Amino acid sequence: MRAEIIDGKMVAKNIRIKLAAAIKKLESERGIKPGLATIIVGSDAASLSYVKNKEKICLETGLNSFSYNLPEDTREGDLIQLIEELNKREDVHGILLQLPLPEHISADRVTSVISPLKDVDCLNPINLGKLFKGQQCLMPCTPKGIIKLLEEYKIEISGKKAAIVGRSSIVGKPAALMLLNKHATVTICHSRTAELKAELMDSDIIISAVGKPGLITDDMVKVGAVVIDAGTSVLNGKLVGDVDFEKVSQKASYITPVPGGVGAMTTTMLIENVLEAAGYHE
Ligand SMILES: NC(=O)C1=CN([C@@H]2O[C@H](COP(=O)(O)OP(=O)(O)OC[C@H]3O[C@@H](n4cnc5c(N)ncnc54)[C@H](OP(=O)(O)O)[C@@H]3O)[C@@H](O)[C@H]2O)C=CC1
Ligand SMILES: Nc1nc(=O)c2c([nH]1)NC[C@@H]1CN(c3ccc(C(=O)N[C@@H](CCC(=O)O)C(=O)O)cc3)C=[N+]21
Repeated sequence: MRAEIIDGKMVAKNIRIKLAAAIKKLESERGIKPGLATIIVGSDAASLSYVKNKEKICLETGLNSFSYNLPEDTREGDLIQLIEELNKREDVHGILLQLPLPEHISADRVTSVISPLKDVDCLNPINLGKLFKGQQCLMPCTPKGIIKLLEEYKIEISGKKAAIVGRSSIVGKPAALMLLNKHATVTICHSRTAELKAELMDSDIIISAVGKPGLITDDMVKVGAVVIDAGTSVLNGKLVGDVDFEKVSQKASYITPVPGGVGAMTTTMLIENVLEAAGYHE
């Protein structure tokens, strides 16, 4: 079997055409120009790749973008103070704090400070609680993008067995919840999973969000499975995922490439969430 390649770049581009029109409308009818503030602390390679794409897309869709690149040794109190200032600013509708943070900063303490109304990546525990309960809230960008890709390619979720590799609060756990809410039977795997291969071999849908190139090989994937690669590592200056794309694409029914798959959707979902936070409804 040769997998169909899920073209995240194309799907995202089509969504952005609609978003750009909506942003124009919000500005002309209500005088609101949606603004996004992004904070990076330190120089995580995957975070920098996110920023590069995000800047391009803010410009393309007409969003105001404010970037804060703070040094690795930033004090937790100073980061909290910046977030509190952004919470108050009327020209900032969305706040994205990029993870991971340096070890001396508590992600739990800092993410709790982000106003739930501006929390465009669903990091605040109030929004995570709503997500847990299946209530309306700003959905985390990466899993939201993954679900949109599955829907766009008419891939059935209900009743399917899904395995998620990785249990972070921004990708693995919320992706598992969102698939569960769509009636998949979900397994969450992580670094202490005893038999990763056995779990994956049994799955119709595999989502990998680990950040280890080559982790998912073709012997771990059942023929006809749908393979979604959310991993983003930088290897010899190139962006790569977790999946051995060449080999796995000979067994899967659908597969996402890196770049051009999940990452391309994440940035576009971010814009969609900022628009929602700025008060736009379809
Ligand atoms: N494409 C996109 O838009 C996005 C991509 N990313 C990328 O996704 C990757 C993961 O990031 P993030 O979600 O923040 O997760 P984290 O980096 O916080 O955690 C990684 C997860 O992978 C698990 N893990 C580590 N090694 C193994 C292994 N050998 N087998 C199985 N599981 C393992 C860890 O398990 P344990 O919990 O036991 O430690 C942990 O749950 C990174 O490459 C990141 O850059 C992130 C966000 C968006
Ligand atoms: N709170 C938080 N939320 C995140 O979603 C988050 C984060 N922190 N920290 C860093 C990781 C990494 N990440 C990427 C998103 C898009 C691309 C992306 O757009 N990639 C393009 C290619 C870009 C290029 O070529 O450089 C693609 O895959 O096609 C990459 C990486 C989000 N992350």
